[in-house]
Amino acid sequence: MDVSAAQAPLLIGRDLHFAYGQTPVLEGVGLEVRPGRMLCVIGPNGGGKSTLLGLLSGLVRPARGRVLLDGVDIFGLPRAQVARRVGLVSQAPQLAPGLSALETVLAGRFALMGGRQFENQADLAAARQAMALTNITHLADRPAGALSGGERQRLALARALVAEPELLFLDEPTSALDLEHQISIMAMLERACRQKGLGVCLVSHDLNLAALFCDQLLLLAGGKALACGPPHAVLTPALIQKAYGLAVTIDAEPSRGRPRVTPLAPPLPPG
Ligand SMILES: Nc1ncnc2c1ncn2[C@@H]1O[C@H](COP(=O)(O)OP(=O)(O)OP(=O)(O)O)[C@@H](O)[C@H]1O
Repeated sequence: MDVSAAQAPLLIGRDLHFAYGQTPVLEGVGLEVRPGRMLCVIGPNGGGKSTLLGLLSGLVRPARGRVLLDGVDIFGLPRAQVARRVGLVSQAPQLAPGLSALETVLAGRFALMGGRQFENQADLAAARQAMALTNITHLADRPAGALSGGERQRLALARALVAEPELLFLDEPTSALDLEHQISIMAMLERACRQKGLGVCLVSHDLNLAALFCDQLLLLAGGKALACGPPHAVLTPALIQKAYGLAVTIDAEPSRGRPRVTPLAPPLPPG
């Protein structure tokens, strides 16, 4: 099943404002996440990306503006219902160090277990599938506390996937991953979008990875959306200069023809 881009948005963030104390962090940001599509929020450090994910996932209430899940204000919905439909993998996911990787993933099934105390065969099969998708099957019996950074990142993703969310927020999901896993995890998310209609909204500093896999990019800087649209419309030298104060060249990468950003380094120092 290919899920059409014409489908109604699953989530709408409208005119979102937020401040920590007196310091504004988001000023009038809007976006839409559609089923079957991937949106990536990019932008410089401190631009408000993680804060935005907090608002969109219903964890933090905006000072102004609204977050609508299927047209309904997310802050008016029962928390359990939001948790059932919306997954969030934060930058530093909390993992109980003593639980094995398999137990950690199974814990992600909790909301689907409907009061059952113990997992059944379907839960176990779902956990094993999520572990296969994130390439952590071989780590099933290892304690979460004994995993590497990249292994923990994939474990947190497996725990989110096993809950079968409709919408998944991911804060820098590939930051600890090696090159092969960056591609395989993004490709896996892309397949989940296209085949199951999952809506994905992620944050990334990897502009090229975002361009390669995401349908839409939102460029956030200083709490404001500088641009939102398909990769070729957002990744322009002028917009990148404006957001990052950095000169870049942009060409087409060879596999999909998506924009590829190359930062221009200053001249070599003498000596
Ligand atoms: N709990 C907090 N209290 C006060 N200020 C905060 C808090 N969390 C974040 N900030 C500030 O809000 C601004 C936006 O932070 P946020 O983490 O949303 O940015 P970001 O774009 O995700 O950054 P990065 O790319 O560095 O992860 C930053 O200036 C940050 O210092």
